[in-house]
Amino acid sequence: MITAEHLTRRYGALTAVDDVSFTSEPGRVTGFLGPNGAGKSTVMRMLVGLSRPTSGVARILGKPFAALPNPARHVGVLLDAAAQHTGRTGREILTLSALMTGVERRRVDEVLQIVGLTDREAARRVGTYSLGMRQRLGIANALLGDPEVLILDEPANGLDPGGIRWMRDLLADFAGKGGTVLLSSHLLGEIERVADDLVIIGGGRIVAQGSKEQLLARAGDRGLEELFFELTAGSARQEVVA
Ligand SMILES: Nc1ncnc2c1ncn2[C@@H]1O[C@H](COP(=O)(O)OP(=O)(O)OP(=O)(O)O)[C@@H](O)[C@H]1O
Repeated sequence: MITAEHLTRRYGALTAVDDVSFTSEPGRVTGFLGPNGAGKSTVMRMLVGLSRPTSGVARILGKPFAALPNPARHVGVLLDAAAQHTGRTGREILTLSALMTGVERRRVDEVLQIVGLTDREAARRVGTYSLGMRQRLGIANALLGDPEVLILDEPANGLDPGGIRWMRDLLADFAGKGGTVLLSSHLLGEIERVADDLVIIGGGRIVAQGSKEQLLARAGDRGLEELFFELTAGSARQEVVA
């Protein structure tokens, strides 16, 4: 379970995130959707303690991230797949993470297999990886501690259609076993297929949230895409004017 309670984050005069509250439930995939610059990454960074809220509280499994004992055992995080150390091999990165978090070394092979990186690929330096391979490695890292919660920022970036389908199945399976998944995207189509619940953000504010069925019913004949554009259009204009 993830809860955001009245999260606000200001950068000088800019309110990047404005009074955001939502819950991401166990056993469900929550899609966090919004146009570029809407505030998704800022919210996710606050959830995992990388950015301090100006006000409000974020809790994972009932506690602030920093208060979780050995957080990597509870929460798998992928915020920026491109930010991985390019001079190390994929296997080295996972092995170091395993050492730091007290995870058994054999779990490295398990997660490599889960994300479909071969031994040869894992032995290559990350600097030679495509973005899709980096996403797979990032997801392997997130899964390493066998967590109950996954927080993934734009995990489908750089994945080909087969990769996107693979990830959809992985996340559905994770939630099917009782896990909590929060994933962000600015691509509605990608989220629509995998998410059970949706949180839509525009201009730093939540503009809609609910189960996919509820939002589909609200959209009616217009469809979810049209509803998404209607709900976030004002925030996009605000962004341009600002
Ligand atoms: N460290 C920072 N300093 C100043 N402004 C910031 C900082 N981080 C984010 N912002 C601003 O906060 C707003 C929200 O950015 P954020 O990265 O959270 O959006 P996003 O929804 O993740 O966008 P995208 O889909 O493009 O990744 C933007 O206007 C951005 O420029």
